[in-house]
Amino acid sequence: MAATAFHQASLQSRGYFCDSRLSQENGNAPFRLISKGFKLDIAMLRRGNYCSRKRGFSVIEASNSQTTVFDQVSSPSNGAMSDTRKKSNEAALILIRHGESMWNEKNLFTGCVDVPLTKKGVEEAIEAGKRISNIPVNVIYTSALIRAQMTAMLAMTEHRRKKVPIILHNESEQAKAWSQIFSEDTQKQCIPVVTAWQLNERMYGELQGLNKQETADRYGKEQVHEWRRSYDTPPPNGESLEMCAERAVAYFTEHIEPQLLCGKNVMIAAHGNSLRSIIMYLDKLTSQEVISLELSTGMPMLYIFKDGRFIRRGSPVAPNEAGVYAYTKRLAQYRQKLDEMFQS
Ligand SMILES: O=C(O)[C@H](O)COP(=O)(O)O
Repeated sequence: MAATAFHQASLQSRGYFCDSRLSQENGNAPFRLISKGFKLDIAMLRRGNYCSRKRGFSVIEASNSQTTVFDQVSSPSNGAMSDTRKKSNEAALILIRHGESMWNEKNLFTGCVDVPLTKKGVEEAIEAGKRISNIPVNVIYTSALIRAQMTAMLAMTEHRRKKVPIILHNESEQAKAWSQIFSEDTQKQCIPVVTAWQLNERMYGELQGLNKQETADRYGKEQVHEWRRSYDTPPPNGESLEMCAERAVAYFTEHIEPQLLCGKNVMIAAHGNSLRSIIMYLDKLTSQEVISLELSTGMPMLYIFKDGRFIRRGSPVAPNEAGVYAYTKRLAQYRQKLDEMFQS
């Protein structure tokens, strides 16, 4: 009990409970935290991050082709907006867990099985898009799985800037060549979408396709809870959260953080456990705290990256929620620009 109170206080001090206010208003919590006891530190990840961040810079400098694509595709056509970006070392980071999938609906362990969204999942993705429709997005990262990709694309149909998300196909030279865009103006109205298997859901091993309730009845609630939420116990022949973090957080630090450092606003559409591992890294959660971190489907979560730090802003309730824009001048300016451009 004492440990529970301690973790709740520590989580509260990090701003988690602003989300439970949102959950009351929306009947759906973006983050649900129930404290439990567990042990591990993420110093290794932080050390990894430090090296990766340095590597990330050189990736950006050396890998000219990728940077060029981003720059070409994401340069805002409006000069005033790009001026704002140049002056600021701040960037927005939006995380979205995919909307409800057809196996979420059936309560089946899904993991890396590539299952599409339900109608409710489609609606959740569209609702998520409305909530972030005034927040700048320059680059989108999704997993390689269709439920995350559908979520990203559907969310972007609601964005007021009306740029077109375009999936980059870098799997072969031919795929790259065959998906080239030959108009600079058109490129400027596009947002690159990078798909990465490293952001996939944790591989659930021999639980994939099994019903969660039936599995708990068979192996016991506690065993199944340990497989689902412990940091370092893998499900049979599957990945633990720790193993999932090794690839998801490494991808984040090597590929996504350098974009944020360059002032690019990033949206990531991924999965319950790949995002839990990334949030563990962003919020410096301990292995005990992450056990209690639950993410709702289709709920966007906003972070501001500033001076090398991630500041958690919770989940935007609606496009016009004052709190989100009150926090940074840059977000307010972007929204004002959209108001001027589209007069709506
Ligand atoms: O892969 C799955 O089954 C879920 O989307 C995430 O499952 P979990 O909440 O059991 O980890």
